[in-house]
Amino acid sequence: MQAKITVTETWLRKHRHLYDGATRHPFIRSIRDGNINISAFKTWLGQDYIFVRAFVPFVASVLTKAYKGSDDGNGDVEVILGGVAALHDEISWFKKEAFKWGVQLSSIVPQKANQEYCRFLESLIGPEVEYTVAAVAFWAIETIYQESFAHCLEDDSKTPPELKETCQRWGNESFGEYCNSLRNIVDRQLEKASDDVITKAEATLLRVLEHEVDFWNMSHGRT
Ligand SMILES: Cc1ncc(CO)c(N)n1
Repeated sequence: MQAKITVTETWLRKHRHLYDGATRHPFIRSIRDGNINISAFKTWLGQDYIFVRAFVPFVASVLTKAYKGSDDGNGDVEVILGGVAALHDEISWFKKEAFKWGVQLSSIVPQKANQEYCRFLESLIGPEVEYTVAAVAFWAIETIYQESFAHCLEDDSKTPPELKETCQRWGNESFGEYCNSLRNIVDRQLEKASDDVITKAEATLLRVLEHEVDFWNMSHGRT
């Protein structure tokens, strides 16, 4: 039997070019090829720490919406709670990593692309934003990092050993399974969503992809 094509599958096919632009960005390629500029990596590290701090209240809002809005028994809350727990660990990791690279987190000023991305996250927190729309953003944000960093760990990659741990953080298999769970949540929601919500959710996915590309550009020193 042919499996049914999901909404996310349709979107990823339709927006493949933009999606690949986010997951195969020159910044990621430079890690994978082993010619990353370490100052670009440090820029990314400091800016991403700020992003992750802003990501926490957004994820908490998705958790709240899952509790209020999804059918019981699908386990959405548990999956998202796992994401919150991972973020707690991630923040400690950023602090440790920043110390290792001599990056002073307290003095980092968010750059324009980061500010805009954080503002976008804030715009998705309010109760007027549907669970489905917010969940699509959440799934996309996590999955882009998963795919990007997993790419740096493939057998033929030349990722510098000192960056392997960073790539492992998002590129590991269990983070991949978590992203798949998010995708299932999203597809289940989209299956029963109105056309209006589906349209909004697709537009939100495109905005996430654009923000991710801008974020990599910023880290790469191309803004
Ligand atoms: C910019 C950005 N996108 C996605 C993630 C994944 O959590 C992250 N840490 N930073």
